[in-house]
Amino acid sequence: MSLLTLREFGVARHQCDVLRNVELTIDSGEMVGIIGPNGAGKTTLMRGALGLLAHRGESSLAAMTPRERGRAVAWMPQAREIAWPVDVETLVMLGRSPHMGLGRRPTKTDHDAVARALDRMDLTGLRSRTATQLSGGEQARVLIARALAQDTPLLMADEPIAGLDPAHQIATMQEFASLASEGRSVVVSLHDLGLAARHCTRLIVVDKGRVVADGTPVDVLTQELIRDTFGISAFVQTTPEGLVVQPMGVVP
Ligand SMILES: Nc1ncnc2c1ncn2[C@@H]1O[C@H](COP(=O)(O)OP(=O)(O)OP(=O)(O)O)[C@@H](O)[C@H]1O
Repeated sequence: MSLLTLREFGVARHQCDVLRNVELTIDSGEMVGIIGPNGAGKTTLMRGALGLLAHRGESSLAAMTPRERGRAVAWMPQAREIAWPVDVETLVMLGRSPHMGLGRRPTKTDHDAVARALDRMDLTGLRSRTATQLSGGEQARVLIARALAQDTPLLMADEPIAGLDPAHQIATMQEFASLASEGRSVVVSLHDLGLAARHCTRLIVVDKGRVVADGTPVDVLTQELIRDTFGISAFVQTTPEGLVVQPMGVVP
């Protein structure tokens, strides 16, 4: 089932095209990594697809009403600001808003979804702490949990694992992959090519406002593409454990 379709999709900022001619479909069960250098257009692609930026062409998500969209996709932006000093559980419960009528009290389904999201993000022990008093990485995990609690077919997140320690980076990517294996889809931008190679079923490479590659990590992450797109050399090898990619040096 298609969860997102973009057709002839583009975004201009100040009369300048920052994203052009994007054609893609995200189906259920996919764990998609969006990779590309700084300024390539990854955030623009996701925000545009969500209908948060003026765009050309079609996006199936942007065409929805806000209420439909809140049940179709959970969005975790790059900005990690938690504004209010509420406890972690209350903040994660905000993810349930699209499922709750105005002023309605949370049901058992809402509490269960929050408990599951807290558990998935290793936050059960922090559930009563004031969110603004947590470390940066802990706050990031709380915001991922809020998006998970939304319980949508599609989760989109802009650099969700930036700032997490290695164990929580791996655990979070594994959680995303397991959501995909349950039939949902996850679309995340990230800069860590090693984690992208290991945990994503599909990689979309954005460079200078265009999708320059789209396929499995093994097909996409060739030494040539890594050199041409990122300007680096890399160790790339398929092992019994999966694809291993280790950036090595900047190519002059
Ligand atoms: N508000 C804005 N006004 C004008 N140009 C913008 C604006 N926001 C982004 N851009 C430009 O659009 C291009 C794509 O930016 P975008 O944030 O999508 O890149 P990105 O791939 O997510 O980068 P990063 O890895 O640094 O987060 C960049 O050239 C950026 O300078």
